[in-house]
Amino acid sequence: MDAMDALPTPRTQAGQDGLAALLARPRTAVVGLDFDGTLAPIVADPEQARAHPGAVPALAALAPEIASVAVITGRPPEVAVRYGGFAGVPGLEHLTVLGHYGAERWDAATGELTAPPPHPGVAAARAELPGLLERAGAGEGTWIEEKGRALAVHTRRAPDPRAAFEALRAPLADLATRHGLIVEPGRMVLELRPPGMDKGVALLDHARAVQAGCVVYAGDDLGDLPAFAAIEKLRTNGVPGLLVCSGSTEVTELADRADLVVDGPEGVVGLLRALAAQLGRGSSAAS
Ligand SMILES: O=P(O)(O)OC[C@H]1O[C@H](O[C@H]2O[C@H](CO)[C@@H](O)[C@H](O)[C@H]2O)[C@H](O)[C@@H](O)[C@@H]1O
Repeated sequence: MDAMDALPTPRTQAGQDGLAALLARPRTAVVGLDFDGTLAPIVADPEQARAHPGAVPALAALAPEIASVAVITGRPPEVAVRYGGFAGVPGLEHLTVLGHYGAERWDAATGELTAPPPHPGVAAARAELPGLLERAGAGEGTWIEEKGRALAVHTRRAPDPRAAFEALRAPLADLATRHGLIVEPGRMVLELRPPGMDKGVALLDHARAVQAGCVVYAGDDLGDLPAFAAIEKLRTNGVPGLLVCSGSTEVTELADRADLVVDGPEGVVGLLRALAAQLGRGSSAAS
């Protein structure tokens, strides 16, 4: 989307209905957004990921016009808040960050973090993981991200990222099963995490809590598919929704299912700016 930020037309009728509902009744709308690949461009080093420079201004312009903005991410919430620059921003006083796929929650209004006790399987997997990677022949560039409640094995910096990813799938699945965990596959990452929560559950719970009249969700990766399914479920219950794919060449599953495909984080920011402009705050949504 360019600087004009015209509001695009979703390619499906259901998506058009979802967008129309948001524009007609913005105060009932929830906008859910993934972080990496959606609000933040993908970079080789996960510690260097930061929100697109236009993301916070666009969100700050949009948030006061709608019921709620929720960032729903695989990241620990405090990391998403830090890398996103979401704390203490006028306009984002009621932002919610649902981190670890919804297992943890951070509310901008209070600054409070809510987190259940850690799953014991993560500590057990942590102890075994370096040895397992060595035995699996994971070489230079394969890297463990310590996430506290989870462990992520990244292959983006391996000489052949896709081959390294595929080679680790089976051994990591075995490790996860032995310790009561699941493997969450993503963009050149395999994450070992506790079961029982996903972005769909997180989005549905949040939509219910704020009594949403319509729901928009934008994501880019496989972990966002449950959130897409949640919106499809809400639609069958009469709650309009809009599925947005932050498009990339790495993952195509979301584009196939989305009502609207935009060009990565730049396109997502353009969409947020266009929504804010339509709802009357466009002049403050600097690029
Ligand atoms: O749910 P998300 O907000 O999309 O988080 C999913 C994972 O994102 C991060 O990894 C991804 O982004 C990195 C930085 O751009 C990139 O290097 C990596 O290849 C991607 O998979 C993050 O590091 C993980 O912890 C998140 O679970």
